[in-house]
Amino acid sequence: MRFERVRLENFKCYGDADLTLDSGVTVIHGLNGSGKSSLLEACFFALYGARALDETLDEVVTIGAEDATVELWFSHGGGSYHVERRVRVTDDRATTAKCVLETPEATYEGARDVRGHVGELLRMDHEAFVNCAYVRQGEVNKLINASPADRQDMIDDLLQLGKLEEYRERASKARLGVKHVRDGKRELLDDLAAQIERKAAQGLHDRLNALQTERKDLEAEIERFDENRQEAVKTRDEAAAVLEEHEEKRERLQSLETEIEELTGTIEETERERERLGDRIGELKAEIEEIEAERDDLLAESELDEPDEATVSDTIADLETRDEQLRDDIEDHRVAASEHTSEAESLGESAADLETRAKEKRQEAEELASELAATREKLAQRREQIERLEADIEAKREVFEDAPVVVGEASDHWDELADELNEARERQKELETRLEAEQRSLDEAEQLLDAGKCPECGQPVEDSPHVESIDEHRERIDDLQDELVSVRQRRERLEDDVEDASDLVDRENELRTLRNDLENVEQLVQEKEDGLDDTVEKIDRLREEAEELDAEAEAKREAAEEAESAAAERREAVAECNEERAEIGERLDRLEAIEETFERAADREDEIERLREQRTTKTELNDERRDRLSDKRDQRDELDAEFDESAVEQAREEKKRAVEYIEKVEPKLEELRAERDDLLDEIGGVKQEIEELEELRERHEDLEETVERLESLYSETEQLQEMYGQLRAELRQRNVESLERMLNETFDLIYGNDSYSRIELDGEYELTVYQKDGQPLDPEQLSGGERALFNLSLRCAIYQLLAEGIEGAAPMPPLILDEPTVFLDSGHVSRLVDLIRHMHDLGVEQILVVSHDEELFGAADDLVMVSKDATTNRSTVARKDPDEATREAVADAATD
Ligand SMILES: Nc1ncnc2c1ncn2[C@@H]1O[C@H](COP(=O)(O)OP(=O)(O)OP(=O)(O)O)[C@@H](O)[C@H]1O
Ligand SMILES: [Zn+2]
Repeated sequence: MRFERVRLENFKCYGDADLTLDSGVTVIHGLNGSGKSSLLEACFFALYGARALDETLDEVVTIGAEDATVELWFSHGGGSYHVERRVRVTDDRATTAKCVLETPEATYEGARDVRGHVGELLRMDHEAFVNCAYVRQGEVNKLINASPADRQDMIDDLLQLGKLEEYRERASKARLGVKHVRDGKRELLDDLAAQIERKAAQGLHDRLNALQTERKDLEAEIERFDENRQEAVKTRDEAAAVLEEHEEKRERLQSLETEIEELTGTIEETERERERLGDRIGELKAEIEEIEAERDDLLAESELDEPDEATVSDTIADLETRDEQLRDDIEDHRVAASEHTSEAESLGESAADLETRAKEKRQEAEELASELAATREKLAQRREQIERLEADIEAKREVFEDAPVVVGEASDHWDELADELNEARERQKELETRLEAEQRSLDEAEQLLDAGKCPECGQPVEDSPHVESIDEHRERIDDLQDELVSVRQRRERLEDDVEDASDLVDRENELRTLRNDLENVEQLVQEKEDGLDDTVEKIDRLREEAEELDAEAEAKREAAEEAESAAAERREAVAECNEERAEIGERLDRLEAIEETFERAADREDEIERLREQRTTKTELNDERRDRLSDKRDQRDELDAEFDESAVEQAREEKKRAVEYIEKVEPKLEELRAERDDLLDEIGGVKQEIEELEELRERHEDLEETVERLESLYSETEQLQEMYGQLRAELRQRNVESLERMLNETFDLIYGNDSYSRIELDGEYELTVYQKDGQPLDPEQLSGGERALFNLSLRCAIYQLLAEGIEGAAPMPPLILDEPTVFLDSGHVSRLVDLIRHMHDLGVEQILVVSHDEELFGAADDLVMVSKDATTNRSTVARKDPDEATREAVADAATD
């Protein structure tokens, strides 16, 4: 078996790691805590699960992660295998989320199935695996430190010797079981023998013989009595038959007498009936004569050519057809009459309707005519109003004839004048102000001049160059006064004009109102006049329509009268028909009466016929009865002659005797038969007992055979038990010898005969080391390093033995050593290297060694470096060339 690849995800200190492994020696190297052991544990975990690690499931999951996965690919016996386990932590609880083992034959799922199958495949459970193949860190000395008994168990288990002990125990149990069954059967056998003896002592066959003889005698006696009885029965029955025959004859005679009497009576009765029938026929003939007389009377009343039945019924049929015809005619006339009547009614109604409508039209025309008159009057009034308004307007217009403006411009005219007036007023005010100022300046100038100063600059006047300014002032004042006068005049004129213009504006407004009014009235008049023609036309039309409607009504009335007279005609026709029907009815009644007389006569003829037949039948019947009567009388006479009283008397005697004998013999027979039944019961009982005895003997024989078989089985199981014991002792002895030899070879190889001569291993796996001087030494007394090497030797020897001891496919797992050098100095480390190479040479396919010691590089075919990132705390694996690593290590050592 070989691990080929391991892949980890969140397993302990690993984030993601994937490592392929080859055959040969692989050294896994790294610093303390880098994750070396964890890598091996992962492989172990993959195979056996967390239980094998002495850890709980959650401890394998990287702290802080939710799930961990381990996958291991391995080859075994030529096949490829893959196992995958996934652990999930939820709510602080870890569970196995997936556990699958794929083998070339099948896929197993679930932790239990996978563990079981791996155990079967490797032929070892996880304990055996650590005892043999996997030397865990710190467990180097496990085997030596164990007590001999524990060691014996471990090694026996590994070599499967434990199984033999198990089989021996099973054989012992089976032997005890067989013994228990055998003893039980023996007891049963003794019991049966005793029963057989008791039964045999009873002389059953002699008893049976005696009983059979007794039975035969009894049977003979029963037979004799039975024959006698049968004879008596026969005699009795014969006599009884004679008596019975006699009795029958007597009864027959009696019944013949009765029959003769009855027949005679019946014949007489039938004769009387025949007479009654004859009477009835006479009565019926008389009735027929009466009916024919009645018919002759009726025929005389009816005017028929031929008075026979066929003519009568033909005539009836004709009359009925006619009647039918009349009924249909009446119906037709009635329908027509009622149709005419309703037509007349509806015509009358529509005439009335038309008259009403004519009246309504006429009335409407009258109303419209009076309305028209009123409207004409109103129009005349309006025209007068128009004339008045036109006169008013003319009057107002005349005002404008002398006015400076035409109608429609008064308002604008007033605005212009008002503006001019304002202007004039302002100009006047301005002139007045300027005049006042000029006057004041003149006054000042005059005062200055008076004071001898220049009126302009106030300087003293020498020559008066400025005096002329006074004149200028005066001139200006004059001008201003002139202008002021003309302005005042203009203003006054304008004030008058404005007043006139205002009047004109008022007139103009009045004129506009009047014109509006005029327009309205004219429009009204126009409208009214327009309507007038329409109204006149309408009145004419209404009157015409009324006349038309009246004419139409007249026509309807005439039509109604016609319909009424048609209806009357139809009603008359109905009356005629009814009359004829009444007549026909009378005739029919008569004819039917005649017809009935034919029927009645025929009925009576029929009855006469029937009665005559009855009479004939009765005559025949009586003839036949008379024949029978004479037969019976003959029979009676014959029977009378046959009677023999003496024979009857003898039969009575014989019967009496036979009956008496039978009465006596039957109880006797009964008694004998009961006796015989008892005897048969007794015989049956004895036979039963004999059968039981036979059966007991058979059972006894069978049981004897069973007991014999059990005896031999018992001795077989005893032998088996012994054989397993011996086998185990022998095998162990052989194993111990081989183991001792291999241990010595291995130990020799790595310890090289320095101070110890050999190791002894006894049957109980007790180990003793002998020194060169022959002194024995307990292995525990060895030094730490020696002990480690000694133990590794023992492990290797066991591994070797196991490998040799198992035939066929080598299930041997890789030899795994975790830190085997802990207790070793460098000299011993090189011995360890030798041991590893030795194991490899012996054919161990794959050896995995975990070590932080670089000295082991020399033994490696492959080197795997494990390191841990200081910041992420995650481990990684990497392969490295072992030779290069060795050179580096040597170089490092040189620099130190
Ligand atoms: N569940 C876990 N999550 C994270 N880290 C873990 C977990 N379990 C263990 N570790 C860490 O894994 C590291 C590796 O331990 P391991 O025993 O594999 O180291 P080693 O290389 O064999 O060391 P040494 O040489 O001391 O034997 C340890 O530092 C440990 O703290
Ligand atoms: Zn370790």
